Amino acid sequence: MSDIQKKNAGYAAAQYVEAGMKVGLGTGSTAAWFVKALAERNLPDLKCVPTSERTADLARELGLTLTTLEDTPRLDLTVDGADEIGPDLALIKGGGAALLREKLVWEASDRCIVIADAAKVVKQLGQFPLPIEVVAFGHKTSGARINAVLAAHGMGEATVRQADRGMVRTDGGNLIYDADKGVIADPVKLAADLKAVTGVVEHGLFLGLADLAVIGTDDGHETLKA
Ligand SMILES: O=C(CO)[C@H](O)[C@H](O)COP(=O)(O)O
Repeated sequence: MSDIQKKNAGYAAAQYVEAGMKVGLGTGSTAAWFVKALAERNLPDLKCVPTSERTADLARELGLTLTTLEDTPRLDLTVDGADEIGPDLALIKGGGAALLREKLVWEASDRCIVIADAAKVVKQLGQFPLPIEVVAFGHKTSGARINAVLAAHGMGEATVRQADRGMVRTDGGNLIYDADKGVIADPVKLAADLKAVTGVVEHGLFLGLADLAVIGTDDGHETLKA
């Protein structure tokens, strides 16, 4: 993990934003650099939809104009971080527990740019534990079903994410299960199988959504196209 690379990616991605755009703001330390760089550009008539309360607080503090998907259902561009970037820009996201709002915002966007430090680029997804957002009601039952799906994909068990004060809650009040790391041989099938479990709200596989990756380097950035 390199903060300078994250910063370079965030600042480079801010150059893709034009005046008057409706922009989705991602969540995480890399996305925070983008939010900062975007605010510094001071472009007129921007409207931004944040993907988490954390990002909303930061954007507000920096003077960006915020809106919601309810008021602005289509966005021109979303820029967000990722935990892993695999072949064809298939992603694992959700390390910051914002995956549901992130996916809603990504899917509402005409174009999505993923930004990351170079260590996030991998040949095969799965070394980062896949986050799965689950409704709290009956979550142990849902968790058992999730684990049956993961076992069928040759993966280890998922466990509920804990913080100092107990189970992590997302902005929507849900829980996060993190799959044990392992090779994700068939991301498309795994995504469908997880989505079929009642109680699973969303998973962190972002497939076919990223149009471009901006990867920070120590002295600039590189781009990868989908
Ligand atoms: O998906 C995310 C939050 O849910 C983040 O974008 C992801 O965890 C990357 O975070 P960072 O930029 O801090 O490494």
